[in-house]
Parts: sequence; C-alpha cells; structure tokens
Amino acid sequence: MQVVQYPGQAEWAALQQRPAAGEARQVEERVRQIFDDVRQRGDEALRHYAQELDGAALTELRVSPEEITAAVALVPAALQTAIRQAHANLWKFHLTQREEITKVETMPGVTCWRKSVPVQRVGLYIPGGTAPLFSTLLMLGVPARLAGCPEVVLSTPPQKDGSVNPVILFTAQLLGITTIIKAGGAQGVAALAGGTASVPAVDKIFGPGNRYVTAAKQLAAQRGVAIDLPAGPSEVLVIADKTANPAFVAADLLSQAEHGPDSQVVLLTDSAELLPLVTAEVERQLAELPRREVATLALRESRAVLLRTPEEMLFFSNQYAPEHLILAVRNADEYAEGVTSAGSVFLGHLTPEAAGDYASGTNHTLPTGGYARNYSGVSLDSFVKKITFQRITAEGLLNVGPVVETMAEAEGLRAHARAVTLRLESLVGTGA
Ligand SMILES: NC(=O)c1ccc[n+]([C@@H]2O[C@H](COP(=O)([O-])OP(=O)(O)OC[C@H]3O[C@@H](n4cnc5c(N)ncnc54)[C@H](O)[C@@H]3O)[C@@H](O)[C@H]2O)c1
Ligand SMILES: N[C@H](CO)Cc1c[nH]c[nH+]1
Ligand SMILES: [Zn+2]
Repeated sequence: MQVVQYPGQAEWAALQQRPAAGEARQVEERVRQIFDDVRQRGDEALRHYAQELDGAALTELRVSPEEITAAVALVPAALQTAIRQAHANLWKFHLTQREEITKVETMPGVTCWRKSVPVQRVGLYIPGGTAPLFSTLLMLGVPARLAGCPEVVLSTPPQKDGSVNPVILFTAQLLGITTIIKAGGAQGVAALAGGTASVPAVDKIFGPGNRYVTAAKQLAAQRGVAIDLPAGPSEVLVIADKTANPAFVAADLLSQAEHGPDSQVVLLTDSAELLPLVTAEVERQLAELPRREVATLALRESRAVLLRTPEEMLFFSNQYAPEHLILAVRNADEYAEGVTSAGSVFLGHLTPEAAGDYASGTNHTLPTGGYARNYSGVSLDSFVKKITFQRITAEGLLNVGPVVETMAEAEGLRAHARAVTLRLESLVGTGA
C-alpha cells in the first residue's frame, strides 16, 4: 500500500483519483466494437466472444432444464442452507421498501395517487470472470421477484467447459429464474440490450461487473435501454481510529482487494500508531490468500492515509464517495451522521463489509467510481416505475379548473385551457 502522511493540497487531489480511470477510453472503444458486432451477428457473435474471452466453445447459448437439475445436485447441503438464509434476510429487508398507496385529495374532488408497477422485462448480469458471484444473483433476483417483474433474463459468463457455475444455477432455481444465457462481459450486456435469436431483449439491465461490463451498460443506456447504476470494480474505504483492531481492518481491506486487480482500497486513520500495524497485517494476511495475486495487483494502487482529525477523515471520504465505507471507530454513530456520500456504511468494529456482501440483508450492488455522490445502490425501487394517477369529480373541476385555465392562458397554451373550459361548460345546468 502507498502510505501518505498528512497530505498537502496537491497530494490530496491525487489521492481522490481512482487510478484505473486513465484506461477508460480504450475499454470504451473495445466495448463499442463488441456491441456493434453483437447487433450485426447476434448469436454468432456471442459464440465468438465466448470462445475468445471466456475460452468456451458453445453451441447452445441457453442453459437447458437438464443442466439446471444436474447442477443443483452438486451444491453441498450446507451451502444451500446458507443461501436460503441469505435469501430470507434479503427478502425481509427489501420487503420494507414496499410502499403503501396513499391517495391524497389536493383540493376537494381532486384525488391523486402513485402506484409502483414492475419493469416488465429485466436483465440480470451476474459476474463470473474471476469468480462466479452467485451472491449477486440473490441481490438482484430478490428485489426483481418482490417487485413482480414478469420476465427475468439472467446472463453470465460461461465456464471453460461451456457450463454455468452450479451454485449460480441453484440460486436461479431458488428464485424461479429459468431464462439463463451463457454470455459474459460487454457481449452479454449487448445481447440483453438488443436481443438476439437466443436472447430476449429487456427494458432494463441490472448488475455489477468489471470495467467492460460497466462501460457496456453505459453504452446500453445511451442507446435507450435503462440501467440500474454504474456498479464497477469493488471499493472499500475504512476510517479507523486508535481503537480499531489492525487485523480486522486489514481483512476488510483485503476482502475488496481480492475481487479484482482494479479494486480500490483506501485506509484513513488519525492514529500514527495504528497505521503501520495495519499495513503489516495486510502483508501478513495477504500471504495466506488463495487469490493473493489479484489482491497484490489491487494493493499496488491502494492508499493508507494519515490525517489529523475525524472531520478531515469524513471530509476526504465524502469527497471520494466510496462504494463501501467502514467506520472502525469508537463512536461510529456520530461519524455516520456526517456521511453524505457512500454506497453502504458499516458501523463499528464488529460489522465487516463482507456481511453486507452476502447475508445481512442490504443490497451489495452499489455505485462505484465516485458515483455514490449521485446514485443509490440497487433496491426494490430499481425494479419498479412509479406511475401517478388522478381522478377529478365535478366538484374538483370547479375547484382546480380556473387555476389551470389561468396558468395555461399565461403560457399561451390555449388548447390546454380549452380542455378545462369545455368540461366546465358541460357542467352548467347540471347542478354541479
Ligand atoms: N459494484 C458492485 O456492486 C459490485 C458487486 C459485485 C462485484 N463487483 C465487481 O464486479 C467485477 C467482476 O469482474 P469479473 O472480471 O470477475 O467478471 P465479469 O463477469 O464482470 O467480467 C468477465 C467478462 O469480462 C469480459 N472481458 C474480460 N477481459 C476482457 C477484454 N480484454 N476485452 C473484452 N472483454 C473482456 C469477458 O467477456 C468476461 O466474460 C469485479 O471487479 C468486482 O469487484 C462489483
Ligand atoms: N463486494 C462486492 C461488491 O462490491 C460484492 C460481493 C460479492 N461476493 C462477495 N462480494
Ligand atoms: Zn465483496
């Protein structure tokens, strides 16, 4: 980790940058080319990229019911139980996000209300390049089911033997998802956006992924398909004071570093004593990780920054807007009050970010790359459209009609005014 003590203004600005940002242009170019290829050649292009990028020779692009049945039998009972528990916790938390319909009379006889209606066709992208993230399927499938989306299409990279990871298939079965496409990266997103012979087109694409996936979703958005949010390479920022446990903090930093070489990991502390203890722990724990090569690459770009005060640490964090913020401090509640930009916040020494990744109930599909400044993570809301409704009675028209007439005339929109006037005239003599 790069250690920086009491950074000056210029250093501060540099520390706020995500190091991988410079390569964005090349990634965009590549994604655009893949997108256009999928649009032109459809399934043939998907087979081509499965071979080139995932090393899989595919004939069928869709997972068959037999493949699902066979895969489910391979998932150990203990893992099935853990996934069911995580599913229950996610269901419980996301259920609280359902809104009651509230009808409001804004004037006597003028009633307005809003109803959530599910997005009809949703595409769930499940990462599978470096690790098959079946937990992400729970994060997207639970709110999709709770929202009542009628058509759910799942796309994920094939493994080298052409199969889909059995735990992903088990989780899909638990969620009742049967349309499963073997297509990863930009090609998977392009297929969901535009459809191919094997892949149904969707209205909105959900899910995290690497830089190719994130760039592809942004391209899909430019081409008229909605997306959830930019959820790219994982990030964690830990604010730790002198009460923090160095081993806990190191494990938290490594838990995001092991996701991928472009993960972003930042430690902020106001304790000069804690800082070297954490960096030493990171080195010690890193040596024990199966994915230490990936984590080592991520750590090259990571920073441990010594700052002066809690206020300074919070200011840095809010400017950086991390995907995950861990408050490993004595008074986490006080710090939490000052958080203005973060995807998800973890309070206190016993709340590891890994709990939110898997099972506590919150959603782990969260904004990265600074987008936590203006985006929320995935929730039930992401899967619904809020449609407004209104009904006006004769009494209501007498009340609101003149207001509309006056305003429409003032905007020079005579037809708007007439739509009201004609109706008001129709009431004359009716006793209304
Ligand atoms: N922000 C969030 O909410 C969140 C949640 C979970 C995971 N993540 C992140 O998702 C990412 C998953 O990445 P991953 O790589 O493991 O899986 P992935 O499924 O996102 O990407 C794999 C695909 O990338 C494509 N690809 C790889 N190299 C390419 C190249 N050179 N050119 C074109 N396409 C290429 C391939 O098609 C491959 O199938 C990680 O960075 C992880 O941190 C983020
Ligand atoms: N930390 C990831 C989000 O950035 C989510 C995840 C999935 N599996 C483990 N972690
Ligand atoms: Zn994680």
